[in-house]
Amino acid sequence: MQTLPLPIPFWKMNGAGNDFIIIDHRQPLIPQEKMAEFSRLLCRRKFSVGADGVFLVEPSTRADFSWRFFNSDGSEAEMCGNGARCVARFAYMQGIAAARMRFETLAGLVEASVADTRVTIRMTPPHSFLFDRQVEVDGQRFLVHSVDTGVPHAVLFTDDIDMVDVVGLGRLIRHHPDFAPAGTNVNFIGRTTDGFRIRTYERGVEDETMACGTGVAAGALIAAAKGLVSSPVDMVTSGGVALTVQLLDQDETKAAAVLLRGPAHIVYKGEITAEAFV
Ligand SMILES: N[C@H](CCC[C@H](N)C(=O)O)C(=O)O
Repeated sequence: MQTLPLPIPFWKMNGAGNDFIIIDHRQPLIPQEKMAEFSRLLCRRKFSVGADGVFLVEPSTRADFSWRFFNSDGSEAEMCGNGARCVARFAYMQGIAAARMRFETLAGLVEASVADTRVTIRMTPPHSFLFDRQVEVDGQRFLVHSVDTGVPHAVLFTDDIDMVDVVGLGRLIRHHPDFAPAGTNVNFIGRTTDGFRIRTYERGVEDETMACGTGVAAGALIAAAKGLVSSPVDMVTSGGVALTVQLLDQDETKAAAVLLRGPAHIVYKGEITAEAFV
């Protein structure tokens, strides 16, 4: 990484505790072939900045901007709901886009509307719904639903959201042959006295994250299709922050449009030096 034009300015942001490094990459700084390793090294907690992922904001000919998004393990993902809120606020505050904007992701066009620290995004159309699949892991069978909300998500309902082994069971389902070769994020939803809680094992972070925006959207879509909720749906994520999902033009199983609303916080602004890669 020594040949990079260092230092590189960045913002550290989080959406409901899902944290990201965001870089204005409209002027190319990082060669494509180095982006994955660049991101993986920067996401190491303790040795470097530490984050669940890295966003490189780039130009677009058909929207306000586009992005490249890399998980903390360096894998590139199509979409990120919490990250989309953070990047939208970054773009607005940097003068890259107006408060209402559109940007390109590998999953398609995303619309966003920034209102101070709260951002609403219109997700890419959900697809590939699958209900009531029996998935066997470790000799046990689990009832799994799935949907793609920009990235693939498995959704399971649990009677004890506090006790479920999110990392152990999540990792097994994430790597299950049924979801190969892309793998999947794994969401566990529990009903509580005052609503729903969701915990997510995230592909590419390979751990439970404090929140997963596309996961909350997936959970809301599956729960609504099963008649368990009606729009708008609030789901409390692992970090204790509620995200709101609005399902527009919902018919009995699917929603034509999905809005995700929640916080996008700027934690600090910094500069990446050569020692961030040691
Ligand atoms: N790690 C996910 C992408 C980020 C999803 C999550 N951070 C969100 O807010 O949607 C994957 O590789 O499918």
